[in-house]
Amino acid sequence: NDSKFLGVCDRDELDIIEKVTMHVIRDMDKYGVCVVDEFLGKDRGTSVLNEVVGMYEKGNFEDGRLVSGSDTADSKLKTIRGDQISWIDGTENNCKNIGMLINMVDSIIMRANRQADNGVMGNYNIVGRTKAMVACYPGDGSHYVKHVDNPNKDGRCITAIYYLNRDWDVEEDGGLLRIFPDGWKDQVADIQPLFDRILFFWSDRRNPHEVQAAFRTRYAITLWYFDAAEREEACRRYERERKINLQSNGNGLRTIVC
Ligand SMILES: COc1ccc2cc(-c3cnc(C(=O)NCC(=O)O)c(O)c3)ccc2c1
Ligand SMILES: [Mn+2]
Repeated sequence: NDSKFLGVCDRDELDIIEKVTMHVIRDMDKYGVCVVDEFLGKDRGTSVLNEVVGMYEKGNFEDGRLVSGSDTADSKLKTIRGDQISWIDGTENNCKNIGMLINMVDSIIMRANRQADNGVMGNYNIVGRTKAMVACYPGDGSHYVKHVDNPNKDGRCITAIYYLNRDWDVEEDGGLLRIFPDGWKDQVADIQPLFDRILFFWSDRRNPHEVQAAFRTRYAITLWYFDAAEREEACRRYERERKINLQSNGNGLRTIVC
């Protein structure tokens, strides 16, 4: 699901990008977590929400899978994560506004990476990302147990999540994202999945997090940004393991020496 940046924003989008970039640089260096509310504004936010609901109602989503990709028995899978997902790159039909959102987040991350010359944000070299993962927790108590997005250096350095849930009331609807940032001692970051809110956090072991049970349909769009060096090493490691597996499967292939 690796994807490339698309580009092209208009005037008021640029104003949003400049404002949020400063916020991201400051908060990611200080906390490793950054929350921005009223990111796109009501109209643009609503147009993104309408496209996501449209996709979901067309049935384009599949059950979220475990990283191993194994077809775990449905019951076990549901006890670990209950989201339904769809991967898109923003150029599909009826995804124009999702594409605009992706462009803006790309611009923010690229600028923050360039402008934060010496901070933690500056130490990465962010040149790519995954496709956008549009996720829906159906609201039947679906949740996601405490986990780390990138525990084993797969290249992902920043998680960006855009929430789309109008009038969300955590007391009634649940669905709280709780992050347990290391270095925050016994404090946690409780993030409500509010409409037009965007969240950034380091994807690695610095930020274990969980999605608590949701009792109302809960939509989010997630992008993971790659650090070039870590991603390159992860792909090399994956290729080496694939060849070793091929050899150990004894399927008669020539021995390939890496
Ligand atoms: C092998 O294929 C796949 C495909 C999709 C995958 C999606 C996730 C994932 C990770 N984190 C969250 C999360 O933390 N959401 C926080 C929130 O919604 O507030 C989430 O919803 C989903 C993990 C592994 C995957 C593997
Ligand atoms: Mn996660």
